[in-house]
Amino acid sequence: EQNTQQIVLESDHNAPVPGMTAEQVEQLEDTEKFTFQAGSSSSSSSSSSSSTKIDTEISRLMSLIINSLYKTREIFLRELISNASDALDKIRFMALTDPSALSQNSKLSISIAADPESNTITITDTGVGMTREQLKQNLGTIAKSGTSEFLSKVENSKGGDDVNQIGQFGVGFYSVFLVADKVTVASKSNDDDDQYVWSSQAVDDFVIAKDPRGNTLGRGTQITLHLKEDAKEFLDEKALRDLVTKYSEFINFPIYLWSSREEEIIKEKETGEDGDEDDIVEENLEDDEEDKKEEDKEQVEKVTVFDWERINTQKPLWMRYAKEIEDEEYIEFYRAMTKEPSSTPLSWTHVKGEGDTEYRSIMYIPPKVDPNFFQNLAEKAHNVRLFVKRVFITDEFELFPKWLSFLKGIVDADDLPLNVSRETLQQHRALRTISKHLVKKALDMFQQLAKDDEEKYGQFFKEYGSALKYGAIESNTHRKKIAGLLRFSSSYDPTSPGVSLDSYISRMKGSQSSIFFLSGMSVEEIEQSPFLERLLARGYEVLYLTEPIDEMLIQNMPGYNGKLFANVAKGDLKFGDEDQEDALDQQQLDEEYESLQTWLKTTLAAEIDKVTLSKRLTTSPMAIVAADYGLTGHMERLMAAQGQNNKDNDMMMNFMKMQKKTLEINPKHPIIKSLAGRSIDEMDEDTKELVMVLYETTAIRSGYPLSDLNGFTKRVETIIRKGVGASLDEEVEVDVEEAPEKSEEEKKADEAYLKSDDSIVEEDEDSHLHDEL
Ligand SMILES: Nc1ncnc2c1ncn2[C@@H]1O[C@H](COP(=O)(O)OP(=O)(O)OP(=O)(O)O)[C@@H](O)[C@H]1O
Repeated sequence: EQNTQQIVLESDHNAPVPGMTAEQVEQLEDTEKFTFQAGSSSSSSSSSSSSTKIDTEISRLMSLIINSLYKTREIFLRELISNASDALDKIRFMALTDPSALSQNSKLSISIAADPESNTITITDTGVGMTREQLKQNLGTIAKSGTSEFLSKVENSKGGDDVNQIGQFGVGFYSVFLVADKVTVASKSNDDDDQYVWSSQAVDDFVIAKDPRGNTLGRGTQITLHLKEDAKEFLDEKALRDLVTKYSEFINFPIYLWSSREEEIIKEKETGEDGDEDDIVEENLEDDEEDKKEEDKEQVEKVTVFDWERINTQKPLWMRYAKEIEDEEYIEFYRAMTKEPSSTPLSWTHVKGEGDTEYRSIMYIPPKVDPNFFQNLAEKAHNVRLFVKRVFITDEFELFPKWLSFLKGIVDADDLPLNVSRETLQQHRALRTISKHLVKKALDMFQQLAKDDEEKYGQFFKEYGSALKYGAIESNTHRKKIAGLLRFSSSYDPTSPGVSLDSYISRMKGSQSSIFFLSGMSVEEIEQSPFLERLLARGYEVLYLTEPIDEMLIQNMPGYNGKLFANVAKGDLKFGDEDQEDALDQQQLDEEYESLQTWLKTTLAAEIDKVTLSKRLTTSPMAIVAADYGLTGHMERLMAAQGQNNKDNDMMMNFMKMQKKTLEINPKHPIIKSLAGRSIDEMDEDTKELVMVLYETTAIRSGYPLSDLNGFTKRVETIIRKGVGASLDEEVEVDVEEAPEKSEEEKKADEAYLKSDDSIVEEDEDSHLHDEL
């Protein structure tokens, strides 16, 4: 029985333009009917007269959405608000260079109204709107790749709520069918004289017609959702307000909700005609409510007042003081920005740049590295959104060097010109200054994370370690700082890949001048290496480098904090504590082993050019060491695996391969001692064979691929024959039965099959093409 009265807050923001009623949609004239299409090419829509079949994946997507019982159906609102906000960003950006773009309506906002009577929710924006053709394209063409990805995600989730992530796949609009069985979109673009209506019930097709109501929007888009029977809960004003609040927090345009509130009004005593609106004086009773109630109790009447209520009043998060922002708000902002509602960034930094160039920025470390990060380095990342004085400009620009392009976030700059093209902007001096500053800030953030939370830093390094190494290779300016952030496996604690170069240096032994390292495919493999024997026995720490990029890293970063890196599989190994006495001992040993060394050098001349007494070995008889400019076994395998077919690389690789290796022998090993004890005459063919096999097993252990695998197998077999007393030249008696011919029946059956149609394997040209693409 209450009076209902509409109060209009702002003259240009009137009561909601009613959404299209179901009857109005029914009565649309001159409608053209289309089926939903896959892909994004501009000519993919077709009229209903064509027999194009709807793509099965799109049918699956639609039926999944229509029949969805997901409890997160509410996300349709997030998707629509996000689309509206994008459309507003677009028109605002256009208006920077062409102010007349706003002539139809200068107010940029989103308004949402529920109407329980017609069972609809209407979302209106004053964004760019869509022409007739755009309605057909944008809402009728469903991203094929996004659809497949989304479907596999949802269908594999086994009851999970992955429909929530729909916005990541470029098919967000279709979430309207989670709650509506009929949707109409009226839209007016500056580029089309007329306002058009798109309408669909999500079964395969949609219609488009000129809006019979004329141009009611001026500019923008109005989406009317005719709610499903079981989705009426969204009409509830409080529930809707909560939802709009939830999804509008990080939207940079005002969002209004058509809301009711109770208000008390007082009728003047002398009032004669009841209900005449002119006689109703609205007053706010907050201040002197008590007195008035006392005075005139019977004169107070409650009415329900409708008006637009602004829901999001917050400043953009990045404009607020970092101190006043809760972690939860940063995380929610990340989720809204990335459209990944359930992921939590590893860390973030909120920067306010002052001085020459004023800007603000929030940068996040995403929880996981994009699996294609390294493959896609050549492509532009769309990870950073650029604003100029709160106006969204673009996310197609490069703020960071490639190795940091995994960071996601926003930059809002004050000193950039608003009205230049995106390309010119990229070159702008202020943007370069911001970029430099932010790279430093990002490195600070990593350092801080390493200091505050070792475990989280470990997680970070696991995801982004290779990117940082890439940074250390590429950036002369930041190499030192990045090097400090690197973590390696090491003999200090082989189970944890968390050794920093600083901590290595802090554990270095007296007079040790090099940082020892050894590379290999895995920690387990490296641990087996003969090169480690003496170093570890003497208590030196060795870094274990297991990533392909590590070799390149060391080549570009010869040292750290005054200590050089030393590959323990290469060249002449120095511990740093060698003195005169050692040298004398060495000389004596050299004399003792001289003739063995000469003999070995001649016998293995094809493989090595030097034989020395080892300082690396304790328990192995020998090891193969690469020359300083040669390739270690690990490196040789890596390069072979990468298939170096580039000519220049080949020359380089051949040069490096041609660097002969050094054979180091262990003078304390019984085999070597026994060999050294023999006279040259005793070195017969048998001994040569044994030494050859010893050399080959050494090559394997030193990480080199065998050049003559057949020869090696034969030599081993000979040795075994000798060992077990079998004849050296007796051959294996071969006694095998030949396979039988086909029977007559089998032949006939085959012929019959070949003649039948089943045998024709049809080539699907389209799918072929698709594969190639
Ligand atoms: N309110 C709107 N105003 C203008 N254009 C819109 C509006 N809503 C949707 N569109 C157009 O329709 C397209 C399809 O929207 P949809 O939500 O399915 O995908 P998207 O916005 O491209 O990607 P995502 O789902 O990741 O947000 C948009 O790219 C946009 O061009």
